Amino acid sequence: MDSIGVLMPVPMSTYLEQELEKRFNLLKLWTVPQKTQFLKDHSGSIRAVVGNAGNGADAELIETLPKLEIVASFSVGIDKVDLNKCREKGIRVTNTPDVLTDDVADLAIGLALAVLRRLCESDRYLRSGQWKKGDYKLTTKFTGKTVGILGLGRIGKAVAKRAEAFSCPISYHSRTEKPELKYKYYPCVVELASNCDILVVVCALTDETRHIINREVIDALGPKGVLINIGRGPHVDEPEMVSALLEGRLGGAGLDVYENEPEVPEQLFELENVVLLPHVGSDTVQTDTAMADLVIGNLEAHFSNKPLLTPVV
Ligand SMILES: O=CC(=O)O
Repeated sequence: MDSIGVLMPVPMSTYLEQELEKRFNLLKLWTVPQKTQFLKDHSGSIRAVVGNAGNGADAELIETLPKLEIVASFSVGIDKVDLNKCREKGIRVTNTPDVLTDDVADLAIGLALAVLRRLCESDRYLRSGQWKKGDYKLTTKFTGKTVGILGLGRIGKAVAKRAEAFSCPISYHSRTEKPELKYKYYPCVVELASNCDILVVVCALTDETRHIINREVIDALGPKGVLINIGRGPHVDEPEMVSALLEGRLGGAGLDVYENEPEVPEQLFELENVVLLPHVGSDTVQTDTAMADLVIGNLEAHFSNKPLLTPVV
């Protein structure tokens, strides 16, 4: 398979790069200065694109690559892949579900704890020597808080399971009710937000879920409510969230994703009730390896005419 051109637009995993290089002709787009010319020069040999959560395969890239057969995303979310264009051209698409579920769900709980118990802020308090002048102030209990989950897929269910261990009543909103689950279903997001202390956003980003967290939902969550976003930045109307936090209309936020990554609204930097992570939901050594193995497994299956391991299209 070493003559098959595999295009990687941005760096994402050293292990994945090494393993791809052992099997394919890996073309690292970020290393070349003349990207458009490079793509033209290699358009006859590129049969696969390996993208990620930030850089997938848009219509323009797909049109540039006439021999493209598969987009294997190093991510579970495939909102940066033009799925319609792929369907139209018969291009297969795969992602990396399941292997990252635990890490992302762990991080949701970590963010909720970090916001309510002010873990980052109290760490800064100690490091700056302020403990010597007095104890850190009281924070807010997490155990028993009502957790509302927006999107009860694989990761949403894993968040629910973890929150249950903290005796948190669970409620959710998703496109359809899941009667087999004992959690309370709200057919409307505003109702879910009105009835929970912590709202975790974990659904897929689609045209329907873009800005699903708008001013009405934020106000329903209210000055004691905490928003946790481990889904995608564009789920949230970011300027509305920033104003609500600055004006005290929202109690706090734990964010791993942003509307224009890596740009993050700087007004949030000064807020002690906000914890900001640089989109690291699945970034552990173990999950990086598992995701890379899945990308490679999908590419090998495709180029050996075997069934894909985790097909999306
Ligand atoms: O954001 C990360 C992913 O979609 O895997």
